[in-house]
Amino acid sequence: MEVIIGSKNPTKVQAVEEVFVKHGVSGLDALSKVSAQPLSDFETREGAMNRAMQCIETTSGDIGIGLEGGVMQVGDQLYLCNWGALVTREKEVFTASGARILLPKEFTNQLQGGAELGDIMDTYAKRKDVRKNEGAIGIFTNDQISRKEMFVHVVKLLHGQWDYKIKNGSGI
Ligand SMILES: O=P(O)(O)OP(=O)(O)OP(=O)(O)OC[C@H]1O[C@@H](n2cnc3c(O)ncnc32)[C@H](O)[C@@H]1O
Ligand SMILES: [Mg+2]
Repeated sequence: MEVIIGSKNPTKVQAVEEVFVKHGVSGLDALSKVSAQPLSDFETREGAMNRAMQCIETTSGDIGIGLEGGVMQVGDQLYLCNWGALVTREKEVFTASGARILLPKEFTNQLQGGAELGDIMDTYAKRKDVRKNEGAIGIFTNDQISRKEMFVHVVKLLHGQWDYKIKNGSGI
């Protein structure tokens, strides 16, 4: 079985490889068709679903996976959010979201003005390519949870729902 992940970001590709151990995994530069920096749960989930759908529609893979990072508001506070989608060849769609963490208040204006969290994080942490390494979640948890680990959890939620459906013929 071939699994296509709609990104070449190593944190996303490695997370899928770690969960779909018995399958072939390849990365595809899929379009999210939402803004580079999604600003709500709705938009972030949409990006994940679009990427997963494109993986199925443009390759011969058996499973398409989309993982998308974004931010969302709770009251006047901004949280990092991440969504995943798994689409089968029969176009069944499974979705799940990942752990959230509060972002500094000072990020709000920049994000709402169109800046990408990845760039903001590089300046903030004085590091390069935070998005491809520990991620914002790694920085703000003092390296307790990396971006890859957070995505592993999301991919397990997707894999588990798909597995349940196969074994039981019903599910979500
Ligand atoms: O190549 P792709 O798959 O697009 O990988 P990406 O790092 O750009 O990741 P997303 O498009 O899913 O994320 C949307 C934006 O949010 C940023 N982002 C999301 N989570 C992040 C994190 O944990 N650390 C740093 N940046 C993050 C990311 O860099 C983008 O600017
Ligand atoms: Mg991106």
